[in-house]
This record gives sequence, C-alpha cells and structure tokens, in this order.
Amino acid sequence: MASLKTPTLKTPSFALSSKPRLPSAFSAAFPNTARFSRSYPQRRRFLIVTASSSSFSNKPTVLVAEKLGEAGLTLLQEFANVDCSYNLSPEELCTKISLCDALIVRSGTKVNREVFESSGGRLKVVGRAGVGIDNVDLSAATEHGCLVVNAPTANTVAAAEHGIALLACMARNVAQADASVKAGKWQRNKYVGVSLVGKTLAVLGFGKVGSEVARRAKGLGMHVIAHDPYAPADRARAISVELVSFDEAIATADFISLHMPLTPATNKMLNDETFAKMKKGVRIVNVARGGVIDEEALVRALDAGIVAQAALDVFSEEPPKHDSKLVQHERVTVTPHLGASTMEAQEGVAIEIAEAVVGALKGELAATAVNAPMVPAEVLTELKPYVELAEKLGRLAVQLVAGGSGVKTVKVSYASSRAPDDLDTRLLRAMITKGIIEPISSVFVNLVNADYTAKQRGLRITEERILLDGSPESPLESIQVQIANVESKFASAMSESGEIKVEGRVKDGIPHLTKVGSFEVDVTLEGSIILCRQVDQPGMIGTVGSILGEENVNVSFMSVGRVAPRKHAVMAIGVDDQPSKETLKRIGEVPAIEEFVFLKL
Ligand SMILES: NC(=O)c1ccc[n+]([C@@H]2O[C@H](COP(=O)([O-])OP(=O)(O)OC[C@H]3O[C@@H](n4cnc5c(N)ncnc54)[C@H](O)[C@@H]3O)[C@@H](O)[C@H]2O)c1
Ligand SMILES: O=C(O)[C@H](O)COP(=O)(O)O
Repeated sequence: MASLKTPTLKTPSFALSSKPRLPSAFSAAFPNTARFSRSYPQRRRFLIVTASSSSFSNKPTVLVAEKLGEAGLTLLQEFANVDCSYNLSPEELCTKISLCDALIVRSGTKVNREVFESSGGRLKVVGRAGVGIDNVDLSAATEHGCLVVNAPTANTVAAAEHGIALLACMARNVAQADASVKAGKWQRNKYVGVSLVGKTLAVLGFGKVGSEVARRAKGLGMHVIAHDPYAPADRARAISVELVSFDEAIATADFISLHMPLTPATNKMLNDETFAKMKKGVRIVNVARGGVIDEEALVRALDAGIVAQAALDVFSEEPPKHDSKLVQHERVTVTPHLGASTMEAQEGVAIEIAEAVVGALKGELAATAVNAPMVPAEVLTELKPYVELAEKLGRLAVQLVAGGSGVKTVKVSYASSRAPDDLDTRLLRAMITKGIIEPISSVFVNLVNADYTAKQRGLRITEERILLDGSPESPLESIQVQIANVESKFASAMSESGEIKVEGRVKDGIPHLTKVGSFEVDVTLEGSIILCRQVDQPGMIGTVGSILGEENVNVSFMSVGRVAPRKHAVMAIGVDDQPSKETLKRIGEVPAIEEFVFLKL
C-alpha cells in the first residue's frame, strides 16, 4: 500500500477563479443569470445565460449601435453605461467593442466574426432589437460564449400591418398613382387596379407575422392558404387557413406574401425555377428578407409577365443601389425596410430588448436567446440543485485525473424514476462540461458554448439513463460522472472497470458527494474536500480533525465509507478554508493514510 501514498498538493491549474459569489447556490453555479417571459409563443420559456463577472464590480457598458426607443434607453441607463453610437463603420465597431459587455443593433449592423474576435472575450450579450438575426454571425457568437437575444414579439403587428399596406397599395397602384399626380398628371385609366376580395393569398412562413397577415387578409375577404414546414396545424386551423405544400401554394396563389426567416434553406427560395411554376400575373409582397428572393430572377419574371407586380420592403443589399432595375421597375413598389417602424413597435422593441440585455448582464434567466437551448421555466426551477451538483461533480472528477488535460471520454449516468423523455439533461450536460473544462483551461464555458467547447477540445460526453422504479416526484435520484482512459492521482477513485467515478445526489436541496470509486461517502459539495484513503481503524477521524483544527481549518462535514470493517476506508472531509501545504503534508504523514487528495469545488 505504500506505493499508493502519494500526497497531492494543490496545483495552480486546479485553482478556482476568484469570481464573486452570488447569494444563492444556483447563482454561484451560473455566475450570471436572468429571468424573462414573453408573450409569443404562448408557452413561457426560459434560458440560463452567463455574462461577464466584471458586471458585478463595475457598471457594464452597453453599446447601442442603432437608434433605439427612449423607454429602452432609460431601462438600460438604470443599469449600465450606455454608449449610443450610431452609423459606426465596421472598423469603428470593432475598435469600440472591446470596451463593451453588450451590443444592441437593429438590422443595419453586421455583427460578424470579426466583431466577436475584436471583443477580446468581453462581449457577452448581443441584443437584436427586432426579429431577424441574419445580420448576426450566430456560430461566431456561440464559439465566443456570447449570448444572442432578440425581441421577437414587439414588432409582429407592425410588420403584418405593413405587409397588408403593401398588398393593398400594390393592388391599387397607390405609389405609382401618387407619383403621377404629383408629377402633374391625371392618369385614371392607367392605374386601374385589381381587387383583393375572393383572391387566393399564399402566406409563405406561417409564424408570428405570417399568421397575423393571414388573419387580416381573411378580414379583407381573401382566401388564405399557407406553407410552412414547421407550423403546427392547429395554429392554421384556428384561423381557418389551410396548410399546403410549397408547390401548391405558389401554383395556386394570386398573391404571395413572404414571412420566413432568411436562412441557408430559404435563401433565394423564389428563383427562376419557382417563378416558372407560379400562376401568370401573380403579385408578390416581401416584408421578410430580400435574400429570400433571387432579385435578378424577379426582374426577369416581371419582364416576362409571370409576376404582375411586387411590393418590397426588404432587399438583399440594404440600401439597394439607386439604379437597381428591381427598385426602378414600374410595377414594383418599394419601402426602405419600414416593417417594424411604427412608434408603438419601436417603443415595444426597445423595452423588450433592453429587458433581455439587462437581464442577461445581471446574470439571471432569459427567454429570448437564439443561440442556446431554451428550457421551460418549470423544468429549470426543478433542476436548479441538480445543475449545481452536475458542475461540482465535473469539477471533482477532473481534479482526480493525473494530468487533467488528457480527459477525452466522459460518461454521465442519470438515475431517475422519470420516463426518459421527461427529463431534459441539456443543462446538466452543459454544467458537467463547464465543471470539467474550466479547472484545466482558461476557457470560459457557459450554456451557450458548452457543447461547442467540448467538441473543440475533443471531449466526448455520452449520457445514459438508469431507469429506477419508484416515485417520479424528484427529477433525479443521482448523477454519476465517469472519466475513462485516464490515470487518477487518487487511486481509490477508480471504479472496478477502470474509470474515475464520482456520484452525487441532492438531499434537501443541497448537492452531496455520495460515491468515490467504489467507496460510499456523504459530504456536502461546498467549500473544498479532502479525500483520504486509510486503513480503517479507530481514531482516524480524530487524528485528521485535530491536524485541521490546529491549523485553524474549519471542517464542515466528515464521512467515512469503507469496503469492510478494519480494511480500507475513504474519508471525505469538507473544509471551509484551504489548508496550507504544511497541513496537507501533516495529513499525508499520518501512518494509516495511504493516499489523499485535496479538491477545490
Ligand atoms: N420588414 C420588417 O421590418 C420585418 C419585421 C419583422 C419581421 N421581419 C422578418 O419576418 C420574418 C418572420 O418574422 P416572424 O416574427 O413571423 O418570425 P417567426 O419565427 O415567428 O416565423 C417565421 C416562420 O417561418 C417559417 N419557416 C422557416 N423556414 C421556412 C421555409 N423554408 N418555408 C416556409 N416557412 C418557413 C418558420 O417555421 C416560422 O413559422 C423574420 O425572420 C424577419 O426577417 C421583417
Ligand atoms: O427583423 C426585424 O425585426 C425587422 O426586419 C425589423 O428590422 P429593423 O429593426 O432594422 O427595423
């Protein structure tokens, strides 16, 4: 047994960062979190986010790069230093961003990879004061652990009203006739329009705006159909709209209104091929994004008479070139991306985004994140102590590895009486990842970038469920973290199958370490822990306790787990303070102690 006696002193790489502690255990697990609700979709959803710890010591700085309503600015100013700098060049934005904790933009600012790289890790939240987030590089944001939140509800009605306004104006040539009268002409025969009543409108993208447009168009007596591969049928049924295939929608429509986001899948969705399938004389409204239409193909379709008219609020390049054939086309009505621009919508958006950004910076829970999984509020409340347990088990397990950077394979087992699809483990996995990676690197890990960071480091985390009989009242019985293919600096932590194994439970809302290797222990996961393997004999608790007492180290908890009386035992000692090297050396010199390790939580 002498060979096992390898006293392990603290190594700097395992030191915890000195982030300030928040009052609750949960807040400590998530350095910053914020809580929000939103009205659409109807289900309230919440998300844990993390923000710069510097925001606790100093007021954070929020850069508002595009015009934001006063009410939103006031909210921001109550909490942060607000720098309103509009019309920044890309270079100016990159220069400023390293001094900012949050950035708020509308659709006119490209928040690309360079912006995140230039931030030097300080930028923790990007707030998009609106819906479309196609101007934000979400991959880069995620890789940098930066949360992106939007304001998804406040401009819905404004955008829908603008869509309807364009539809009616287009059908009755309002813009062209207006320009004609102002030019001194009186061309009543030239501007004969078409009626809306009884016509078929195909709404492509039946989300918030699309369904509001559909509702209004029905009020105008139109027959409304919709195409949206992801829309729930009951939402369509509720307003008597038939969901149809894309081909059916475009082939039968007299009018098409676009309301899908711009994504790689929707990019140039309307193109030469799809225009060729449309009814001759179709009329198109676009208040979504310019990029969903191949604009050159639209000009061809207009010239060929396939498309009779188009009304466009958005363009692939904004502002479009003055001599753009599309913009100058006589049968095209244009507005300068005004969909969200009503007084009411802009005040609403400003408040919605300010609340989301302030919340994220405060570090509570947020609801409108677009680059991280969202977890329903009730699930989150229930999982709180398990989330803390998960991070601490990850932190403990990795500190047991001899040379922690070799960690590549981690297996997590969740023992639960709940049905497998009734337990959302994404938060738990993220926090185990955080616990494993942070002590052995300088990487900042949060819910946003946990999976990405694990992948980058070649860390493979597999999860398994152990289905227990019994009451499914509590979500989890225990969490077990195993690290395979490594050696341990505390040999007793190895399981029989050769992995480092730690297991924990939540008791009365408090995370406990309950197993190390094959030894049962029971110690609260607070402060730090000393694990000792010893020959099981009387007086051991007293001996080690006295050494700690003499060195003024406060013991919070002690527990001994043994394989059999008078054989080997593992003693887990919770300590409030960090013992000195000398104290640890004295513990290591106790003859019955075969090995020990000091672990920081
Ligand atoms: N012009 C403006 O000022 C203005 C204002 C608000 C929103 N918008 C744009 O409108 C878009 C829609 O906004 P929203 O609030 O309704 O968003 P939303 O997320 O509620 O709705 C978008 C819908 O598009 C659907 N969709 C996704 N891919 C599709 C596809 N390939 N084919 C058909 N449907 C598809 C989605 O399932 C979803 O239901 C936004 O992405 C934004 O770009 C523009
Ligand atoms: O996606 C949106 O919310 C709209 O396109 C509005 O964009 P804006 O904030 O630039 O007006």
